[in-house]
Amino acid sequence: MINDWKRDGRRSRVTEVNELLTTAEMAEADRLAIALGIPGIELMENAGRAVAAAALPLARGTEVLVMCGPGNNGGDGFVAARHLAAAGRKVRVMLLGEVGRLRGDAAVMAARWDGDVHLLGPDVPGAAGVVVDALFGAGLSKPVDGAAAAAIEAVNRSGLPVVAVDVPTGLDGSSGQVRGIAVRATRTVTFFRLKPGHLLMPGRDLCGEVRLADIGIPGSVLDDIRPSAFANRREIWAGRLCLGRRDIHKYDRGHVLVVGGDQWNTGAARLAARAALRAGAGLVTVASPTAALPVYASHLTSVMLRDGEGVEGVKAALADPRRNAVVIGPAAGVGDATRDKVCAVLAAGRSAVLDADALTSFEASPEQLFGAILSDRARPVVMTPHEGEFRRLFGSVVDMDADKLARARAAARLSGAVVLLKGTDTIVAAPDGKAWINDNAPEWLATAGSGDVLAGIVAALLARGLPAPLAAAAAAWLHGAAALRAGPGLIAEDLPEAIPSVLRELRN
Ligand SMILES: NC(=O)C1=CN([C@@H]2O[C@H](COP(=O)(O)OP(=O)(O)OC[C@H]3O[C@@H](n4cnc5c(N)ncnc54)[C@H](O)[C@@H]3O)[C@@H](O)[C@H]2O)[C@@H](O)CC1
Ligand SMILES: Nc1ncnc2c1ncn2[C@@H]1O[C@H](COP(=O)(O)OP(=O)(O)O)[C@@H](O)[C@H]1O
Ligand SMILES: [K+]
Repeated sequence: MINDWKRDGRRSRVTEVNELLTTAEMAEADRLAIALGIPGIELMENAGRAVAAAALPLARGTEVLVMCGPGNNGGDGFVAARHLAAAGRKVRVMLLGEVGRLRGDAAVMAARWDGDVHLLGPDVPGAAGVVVDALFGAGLSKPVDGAAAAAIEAVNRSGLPVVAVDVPTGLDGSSGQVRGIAVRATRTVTFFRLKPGHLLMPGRDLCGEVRLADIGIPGSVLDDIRPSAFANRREIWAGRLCLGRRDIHKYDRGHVLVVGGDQWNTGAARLAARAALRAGAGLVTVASPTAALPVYASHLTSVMLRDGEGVEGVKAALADPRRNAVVIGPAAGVGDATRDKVCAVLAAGRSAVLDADALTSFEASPEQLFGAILSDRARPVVMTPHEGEFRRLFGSVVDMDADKLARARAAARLSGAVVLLKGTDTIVAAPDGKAWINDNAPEWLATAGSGDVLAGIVAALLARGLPAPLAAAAAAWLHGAAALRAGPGLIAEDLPEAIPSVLRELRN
């Protein structure tokens, strides 16, 4: 969890600091700060001090092992070692390589450390009770191997608490992927802004508790950097959730149409419909195949029902222009019929949420779907694939070996839709390259039907007029927050019912 949002001094306001910087962007932030007259050595001093502060409470009465690497991450380690020793802790510094080979600020900080420096070797972790991992940070340029890999393995095996500097060594900060082997940290102290790898899996798990330290880089450097990835925080979209006036009509809150499955597959559409209503759509209608009408009718109350037999039935349901957002896909069935209905929905120009079978039905013809979406770029479309559906639709056109953030972005760019790629680290990617990473979803969301609920929430927010990327981001967050409210043991039916208490808290 991220628990430490800091005041951004130069802008003298509390920012949400939800921008995420790649390692290259972070290096640029560093360069711009130095160009503004802030000495690099001061940034490093602040960084190392913050690391020491995070390690101190873990280091009561035990020796601290500080493992330093050959770059500036190691420089931060030397600073932390000095502050920990000054605070009375017994500190052992081990360096990967020779002191004489250190350069720049790291060399300066090593010179300010007046204790011994041991060669990083097989005696890790020795007598240590706590480890500070300052081997590699943003400069990791190849998989970790050799003495560093052996040290990481020994530290991980020891089960000792570890404070990682910037990122756990071996974790790629931009992608969240492990390169070779990675430290499993108890706590990670990073600087200025988080990186995608702090939120993406498996990075998020390897970081433990993430602390963000203000080391004096002014927020204004972001004006030049223009980050395109963000942590999905309520500040981004919460202001858009209320209409801001009292004299509203239910139609002002939008009307969601859910295209329902056949009589043996009604649950998914009902979950999406109920979630849409709970998430604040003014009206929700299920369009049902004729034979399934009695099944739906026996289960729906505030959700309305109408005939939606075949593609003509769906078109007829779309004739009312007030039905301004459509969910299609949950238990819709895979095949030509669903494909035709999706095309009809897109042709009608309504905001659309394409989920599940609506995506899989285009497995053999993804270009047909992308063409239909791209034919009207003004019409908001959100796709909500899980990894399997993503592979089916995008497997032939997106590099599936790329990390999740890169894959979601590529899919959004290619398809023209906002792509919400589900999972523990759900990503919302917009066609223009902007992306949001969600990190509030508990593992008990992995239950049948929870994705249908998510599709309904997205549709409600589209119907209410949120721009598609914000509707998707807000929905992912509300979905996670509702699951947290409901707690372990959650079944999909619980999710819509937990939404009101989440909305109440947001309103307050
Ligand atoms: N960017 C900033 O604003 C700040 C950065 N700071 C620190 O600086 C770090 C980045 O420093 P650097 O760019 O020097 O990078 P690192 O210290 O992460 O590593 C760079 C060095 O490691 C070598 N290296 C990389 N991968 C290797 C591998 N797998 N095996 C063996 N050697 C490898 C490189 O050749 C280079 O010598 C950050 O992670 C952070 O800890 C802080 O001092 C504060 C300010
Ligand atoms: N381990 C997990 N941690 C957090 N969220 C998860 C996890 N597994 C699945 N989810 C979430 O649960 C939902 C499952 O959706 P989906 O796979 O479409 O299920 P279904 O088709 O049964 O509705 C998605 O929102 C996904 O992000
Ligand atoms: K590190």
